[in-house]
Amino acid sequence: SHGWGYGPTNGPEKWCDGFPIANGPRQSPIDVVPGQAPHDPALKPLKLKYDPATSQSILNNGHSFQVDFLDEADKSTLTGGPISGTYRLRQFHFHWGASDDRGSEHTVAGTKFPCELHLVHWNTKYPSFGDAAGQPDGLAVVGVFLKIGSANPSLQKILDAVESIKFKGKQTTFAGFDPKILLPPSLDYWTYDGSLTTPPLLESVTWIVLRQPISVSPAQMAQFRSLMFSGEGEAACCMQDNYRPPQPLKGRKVRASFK
Ligand SMILES: CN[C@@H]1CN(c2cccc(OC)c2)S(=O)(=O)c2sc(S(N)(=O)=O)cc21
Ligand SMILES: [Zn+2]
Repeated sequence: SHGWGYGPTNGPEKWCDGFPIANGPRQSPIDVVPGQAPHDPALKPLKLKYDPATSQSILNNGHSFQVDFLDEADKSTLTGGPISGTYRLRQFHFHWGASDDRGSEHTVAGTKFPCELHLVHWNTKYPSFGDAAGQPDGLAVVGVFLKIGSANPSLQKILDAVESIKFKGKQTTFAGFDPKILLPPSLDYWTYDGSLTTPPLLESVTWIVLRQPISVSPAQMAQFRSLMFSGEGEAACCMQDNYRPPQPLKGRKVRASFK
C-alpha cells in the first residue's frame, strides 16, 4: 500500500493528501531565528530525570529507528521548562541526511545540521500516550542537534545496536540505556507550539529545541545511513533524508530560555 515516507511519491510534499493538517496553523519543524526569539525570564530550567531501567528495545519502524521506554510510571520524566505538570519519556529517535550538509528538521537561521535527536514525552494528565498525542498540550519533544566533530561515545552505544535492526520491522532488546548521556552540557533551549513532524502530524507538541549541539563523526553518520527503509528481502532503500523541511511559522512566537 502507498504508505507515507520520504520518497518522491510519498514524501513531505504529498503528506497533505492523507493528512490535511499538514497545512495547519502549528506545524513542525520550523526555522529558528535567534534574533526573533526573545528571552522569556518566566521560562524555567528543564528538568530531565531518566531511569536507565526504563529503556526496553530498539526498533526500525521503516521511517527512523527508535528506542522505546517503559512509561507505566513516573520513572523517566520531563518537568520544568515551558511545560506544567509531568511528562513521561516514551521514545527517542533521529532524523538525518544522505550527506553531512542536511538531515536536521529544525534549522537555526537557515543552518541545517546533519542529524537531529528527538526525545518524545507525553503529558501524564492524560490516561495514555495515544490520548495525549491528540491533545494540544499532550506531547513535549526535546530536540538536540548533532554536528560533525569527534566521535560521540554515547551515540556509539546506540549505533552498535543498529546493525541488528537494519531492516524495517526489526526490533531487539535495548536495556539499561540512559538517554541523559546524549544531552549536551547546556540545557539552554528555544520553545514553541508545534506538531509531530511525521504523519499523523498532530498539533500536540510543545517543542523544546536545545541550543547546544552534541557531536557526531562522519563514520558515525555513515552508520546511520547503513539502516534501511525497506524490509529484508525487499528492494534495498537506504534510510536517509528522513526529515521534513521547515514549515511556515504562521504568526507563532518562539521564546528563548537564555539571554
Ligand atoms: C511515526 N511517528 C513517530 C511515532 N509516533 C507516533 C506513532 C503512532 C501514533 C502517533 O500519534 C497518535 C505517534 S510518536 O508520537 O512517538 C512520534 S513523535 C515524532 S517527532 N518527529 O515529531 O518527534 C515522530 C513520531
Ligand atoms: Zn522526530
